[in-house]
Amino acid sequence: MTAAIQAPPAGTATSVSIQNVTKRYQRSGKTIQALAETSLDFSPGKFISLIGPSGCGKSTLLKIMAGLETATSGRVLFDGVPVTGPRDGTSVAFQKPTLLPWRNVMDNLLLPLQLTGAKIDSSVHDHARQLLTLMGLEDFAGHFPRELSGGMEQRAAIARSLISKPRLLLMDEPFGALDEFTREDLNDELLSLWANEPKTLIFVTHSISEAVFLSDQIVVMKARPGAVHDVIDVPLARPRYRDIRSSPEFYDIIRKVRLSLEEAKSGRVPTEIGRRNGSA
Ligand SMILES: Nc1ncnc2c1ncn2[C@@H]1O[C@H](COP(=O)(O)OP(=O)(O)OP(=O)(O)O)[C@@H](O)[C@H]1O
Repeated sequence: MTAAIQAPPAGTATSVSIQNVTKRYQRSGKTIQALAETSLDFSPGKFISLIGPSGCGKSTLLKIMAGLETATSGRVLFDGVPVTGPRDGTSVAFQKPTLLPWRNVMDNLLLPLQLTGAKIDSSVHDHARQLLTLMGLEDFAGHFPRELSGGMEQRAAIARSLISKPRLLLMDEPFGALDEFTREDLNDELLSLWANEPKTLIFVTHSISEAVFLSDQIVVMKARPGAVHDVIDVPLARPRYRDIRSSPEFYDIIRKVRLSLEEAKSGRVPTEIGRRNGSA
């Protein structure tokens, strides 16, 4: 699969406002400042990547947005409403696919709806089949997780995260464990899925090229304590096709992000190249 589709209509996607959020963990009598005061605004329908060194608080920020962790101070608003726990309309996908081994692919897909007691009618089955087709899994609905490759399992898990038609999708290194080729395939497929239904997507990655290929904006974070170092725009046109990865514009942005990450590591302030703008 090579084609990526236009950005989705922003109409029904979620806006995200992170306001002065901090997070401290206590472990063995010690305090770990995972996040210093962090403020970010993401417009509905954007594709945002979070990138930064290990321990800079990317997962922590994602979990706070997902309502799976509480902030020590500050707050997160979705469409102006404070997040106080997991919310309808928000889905999360992690690095490990976590499919249930005793359920086939279709039944794994339907699980989130079954857990909420939603009615599973023929339109839901149609949607599930459409997601499987978009992920190249149309022939595997009846297969069990043990019969799938790692990439196929991750595709199924991503399809599952979309079954409830989320308006906000939070993804924590979903392709981190996959080989480069599978990862590029899944990057294309993820862009197609993102474009298919309006949604805001916040994506944690360690890969600069993945972040540049996918995103409208890249949040560069720094560690000890975790904080936003810079927000970099990715003004590459959409739809994005694979050959964009070898264009001079692509390399320019890769360079910007790399420089910004080096600055973040060394504690320098963002330069003109890594321009700060603080909002998406
Ligand atoms: N439940 C927890 N209890 C105590 N400390 C934690 C907990 N979760 C995270 N931390 C600490 O908070 C800091 C930020 O961790 P977090 O996992 O958010 O970083 P990250 O940027 O996602 O890292 P990585 O890129 O390695 O996944 C780290 O120092 C980590 O050890």
